[in-house]
Amino acid sequence: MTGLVVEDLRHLYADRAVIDGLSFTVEPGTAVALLGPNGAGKTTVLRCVVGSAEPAEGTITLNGVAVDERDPAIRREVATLLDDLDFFPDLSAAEHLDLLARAHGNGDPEALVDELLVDVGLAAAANQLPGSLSSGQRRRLALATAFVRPRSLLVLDEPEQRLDTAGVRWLGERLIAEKESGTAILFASHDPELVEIVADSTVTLDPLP
Ligand SMILES: Nc1ncnc2c1ncn2[C@@H]1O[C@H](COP(=O)(O)OP(=O)(O)OP(=O)(O)O)[C@@H](O)[C@H]1O
Repeated sequence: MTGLVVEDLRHLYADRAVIDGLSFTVEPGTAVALLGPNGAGKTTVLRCVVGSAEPAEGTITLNGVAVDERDPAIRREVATLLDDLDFFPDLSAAEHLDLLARAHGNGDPEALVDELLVDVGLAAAANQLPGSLSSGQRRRLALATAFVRPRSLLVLDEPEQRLDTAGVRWLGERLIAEKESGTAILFASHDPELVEIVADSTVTLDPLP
């Protein structure tokens, strides 16, 4: 089976179940939005999917292979943005993206970074250090770091955070383009408009008692 397959996921914090019996799939070229109120378990599911949290039960596979963040083959397939990023204080926006593009073996890092900076609306701020960017600009840079990686699965936690209206519109267009290039997308969101534009289906979580 291609894409992401989550089957019978159960996750506990201490001995309290926050996710129980959750199953869904994200096929290549489609997007699934995780919905639900604060504390429903969306971030927990995303952490299990990227392999940074260990489920108590269930299986998670990407293109038929069990996900494990320590597995370089899986890490090459998954681009993720779950938390705010810590940036190097003395590397500019462009230098951050350049570093990542080279680390991931991109054949033409300069062209990729130039294109991405324009795409995320940071061309004019390309040479600014992270500390001098606005919080929305830092968020755009963080999103750009996910788009500089090779990926067949994109996992994003509330990617709309701190973006202005134009930024959310850009994000929607960008995610649609990602789907068109065959990427599977799993994202948690509290923005109904973004969900409406991008998601092919939704999975709604309810907090467990
Ligand atoms: N490290 C942790 N230790 C103990 N409990 C945790 C931990 N992380 C999350 N929880 C609990 O697990 C539940 C699910 O949290 P989670 O962050 O997955 O929810 P969420 O749906 O992403 O919420 P939000 O919309 O606020 O981001 C909550 O009750 C939360 O308090």
